[in-house]
Amino acid sequence: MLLSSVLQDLNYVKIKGDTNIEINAVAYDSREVIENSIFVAISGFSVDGHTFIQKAIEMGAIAIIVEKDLQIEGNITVLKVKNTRTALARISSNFYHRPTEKLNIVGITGTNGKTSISYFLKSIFEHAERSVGIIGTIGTMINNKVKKNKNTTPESLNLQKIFSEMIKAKTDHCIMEVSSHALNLDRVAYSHFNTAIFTNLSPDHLELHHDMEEYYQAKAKLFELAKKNNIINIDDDYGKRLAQKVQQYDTKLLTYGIENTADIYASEIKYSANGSTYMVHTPRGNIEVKVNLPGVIYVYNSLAAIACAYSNQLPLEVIKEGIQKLEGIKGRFEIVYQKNNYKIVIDFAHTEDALKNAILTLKQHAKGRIIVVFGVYADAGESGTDKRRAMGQVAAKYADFSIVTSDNPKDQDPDLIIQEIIQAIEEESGTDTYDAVVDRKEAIKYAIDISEKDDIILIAGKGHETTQIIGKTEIPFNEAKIVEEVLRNKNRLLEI
Ligand SMILES: CC(=O)N[C@H]1[C@@H](OP(=O)(O)OP(=O)(O)OC[C@H]2O[C@@H](n3ccc(=O)[nH]c3=O)[C@H](O)[C@@H]2O)O[C@H](CO)[C@@H](O)[C@@H]1O[C@H](C)C(=O)N[C@@H](C)C(=O)N[C@H](CCC(=O)O)C(=O)O
Repeated sequence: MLLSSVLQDLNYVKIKGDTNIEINAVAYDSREVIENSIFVAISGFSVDGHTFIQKAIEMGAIAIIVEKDLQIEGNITVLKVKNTRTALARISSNFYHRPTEKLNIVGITGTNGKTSISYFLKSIFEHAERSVGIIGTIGTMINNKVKKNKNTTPESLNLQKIFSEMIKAKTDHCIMEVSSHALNLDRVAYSHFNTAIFTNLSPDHLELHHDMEEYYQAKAKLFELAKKNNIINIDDDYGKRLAQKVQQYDTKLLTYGIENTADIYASEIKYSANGSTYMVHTPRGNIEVKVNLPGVIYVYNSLAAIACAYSNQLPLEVIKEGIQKLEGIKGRFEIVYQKNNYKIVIDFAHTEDALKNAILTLKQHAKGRIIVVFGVYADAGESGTDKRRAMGQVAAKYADFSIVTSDNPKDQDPDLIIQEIIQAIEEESGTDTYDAVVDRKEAIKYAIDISEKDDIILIAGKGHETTQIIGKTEIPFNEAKIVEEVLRNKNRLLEI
């Protein structure tokens, strides 16, 4: 492809050299540069990509994009731009022939619920015989095959490549989780979203956004990118605020909720341990819906999917059947063992709000204690003290017993994380409502050891994840398999 075509619509400050040259690849990592590449130098969080320019040239880069004033020798085309991450998004989209214009892309943002909405939507669209791809915490799913990604919302270059692979695989709809990091770092810039969905906002990732206001402003950016529909939960305070803002846009606004008057809303909700039924009201009529995941959260998440399918003109009957067809989601309220009232449940709940909801949902139908096994993950650059306290308080307030353990401690001290959680539990409910077991596998084992008839064990935080990150090492960690292994050695449970 000609460099001039790759640079189409790119705003640059300065240019040196020829643009009439053939380009084979784009890279933002010098280690991935091949012959005749463009190398985009990114001023990163830990290192400065501009320091790898020489390396990139040695590897075969013939064009360099920078955001700093640098002297680059040789027959190299150099463009200076204001922001190389934004430029990377423009260049990547051009390089892959603007794939998002050929896909129906739904972007989902908010603290909780993004993954389950993706699955509800996939089920509905597939029931309507559409071909669906997913990008999110599970990785990328094309034709039902999953590949892991480094980030929930990949860097623009990786993202545009995925979009182009979806087109090759004849995918019509791409449902993607859009993280606030991605929005702030322009990973989704120049992507053409037809629909944007907002779920809710509660404290998370405050290491990058500093406070809730910044976090909200990051999420709100997605709604400037949507071309057709904006779908917003107006039972959430930030959602209410966003809906007011979005009303002024040219796109169609569709609100959903249970408590407030919304365009799409649920009534007559009947909760059970295995799921809920409710009446969904839409401007095109009402229909009864059955959701095979328990608790109010999945009523909200299914409503978001219904609103999106509705705005994509799907008939209510198809929507109803699509929702009902989804039997479960890996790592979301996943019952990995059940005998009478005794249950072991794995859930991705890793924020204070999600943990509270998960415990309360289980409590509604519990006959015994709720034992929660959880930790707090270390986010990039986060000290995380507030989050640890909040998670400890929630567990102390709502669970009957907590086993505090490690999540993904990464480079942080697992003992210190646990100490901070424990301190909050002690302040809230005293010293006899928890135990601490640093090793997560041992913690799960311990929970099963101390559990009794009618108890429910909630293993929270990692959900579908299959690894645990300790230090720089990512070790295989499959909670469903661990539970199975522990149970195999415990005949006692057969009596429960
Ligand atoms: C803190 C953060 O957001 N970091 C992201 C950032 O990395 P960075 O800026 O720190 O990169 P860096 O290591 O400083 O390197 C700077 C540049 O030099 C380049 N480099 C580096 C070394 C070398 O030898 N040669 C070279 O060219 C790097 O490729 C990069 O372009 O840019 C990278 C490329 O886009 C991201 O992969 C990386 O995400 C890291 C892995 C991360 O953990 N991000 C988290 C915080 C994140 O984004 N999370 C969200 C939300 C998660 C959720 O809620 O589910 C997500 O969407 O995943």
